[in-house]
Amino acid sequence: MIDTTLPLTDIHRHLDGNIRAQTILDLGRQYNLALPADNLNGLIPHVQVTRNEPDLVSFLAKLDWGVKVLASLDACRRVAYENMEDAARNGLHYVELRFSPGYMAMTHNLPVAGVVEAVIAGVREGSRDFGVEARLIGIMSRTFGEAACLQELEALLAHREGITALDLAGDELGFPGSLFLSHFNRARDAGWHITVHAGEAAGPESIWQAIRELGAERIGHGVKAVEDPHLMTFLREQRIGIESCLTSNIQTSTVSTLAHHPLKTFLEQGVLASLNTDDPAVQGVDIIHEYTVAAPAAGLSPQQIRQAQINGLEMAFLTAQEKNALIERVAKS
Ligand SMILES: O=c1[nH]cnc2c1ncn2[C@@H]1O[C@H](CO)[C@@H](O)[C@H]1O
Ligand SMILES: [Zn+2]
Repeated sequence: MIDTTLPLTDIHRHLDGNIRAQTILDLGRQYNLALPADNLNGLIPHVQVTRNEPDLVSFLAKLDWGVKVLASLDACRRVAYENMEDAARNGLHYVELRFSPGYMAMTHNLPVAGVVEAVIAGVREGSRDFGVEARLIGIMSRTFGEAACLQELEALLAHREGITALDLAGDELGFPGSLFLSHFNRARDAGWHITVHAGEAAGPESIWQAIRELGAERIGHGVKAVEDPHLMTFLREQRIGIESCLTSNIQTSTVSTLAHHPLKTFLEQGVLASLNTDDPAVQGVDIIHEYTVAAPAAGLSPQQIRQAQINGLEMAFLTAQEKNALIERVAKS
């Protein structure tokens, strides 16, 4: 259950993995783009996971139509704005929205720094209109290699004050974190927080690498940590947060069933772990589903679900003052 007296957060949410199917249709019409279907029912199987995918890379292909319709900076701004509307509709008080500007820019050759600017503007406007607090995390899509990631990094650095943290996402097996040391050095020099997708497709060594070499303060997914007792102790003692995304892990075949998901073990062992969505529109889920359906199916007790909710705020890339302000605002509402 969601504790409505506490802030509800989603700190692992891809803005470009949460583009509404209806918006894909609208933008396809507006820019005269060929889509696999001209109606919602026909389009859904192409843009949403309808059955579990065999692996991460197959899952990620489902995000492609969403970015293929981003034919202008205005379209980028629209999807950013709609992400804030979706967050409000789900009762979220605070979101960290992450996005890969190079991936969004790719199909129509948009200026990458322009995409960053449009996303910042759309989120800011949506935050104001819908009353949801937000921070932005820049993603480097490792799938396209080091040079493309450098381009993304530079576009993000051009708007560094609008960005809170840097992440690395995409094909973890094909493009290990060790390729991106210099990128993360620059991100840390910019004063950004660091979170890295690790231990999703690859093993615990990828999590160690993200922490020790890239400077990760949080880990996206991190499911494979459970295979390494020394790492579990380290995560607990160093308060390194695990951003869990239950349904996503099933849909990518990272975990076989919710009953086998390690989130319960993380919480039992005192590891700081929270509940998040990942790519809500692509997955066909929302944060309410993750709390009320997926978490109980993963064996979490009501007390553990509440702990995960508390952890979400503790893990947030906010100052102690900002966290307290959020707690007070929610308590009063
Ligand atoms: O679950 C995930 N694991 C790894 N990478 C992901 C996941 N979901 C989305 N992306 C990646 O994030 C970028 C868009 O924000 C893209 O690179 C997409 O492939
Ligand atoms: Zn993710």
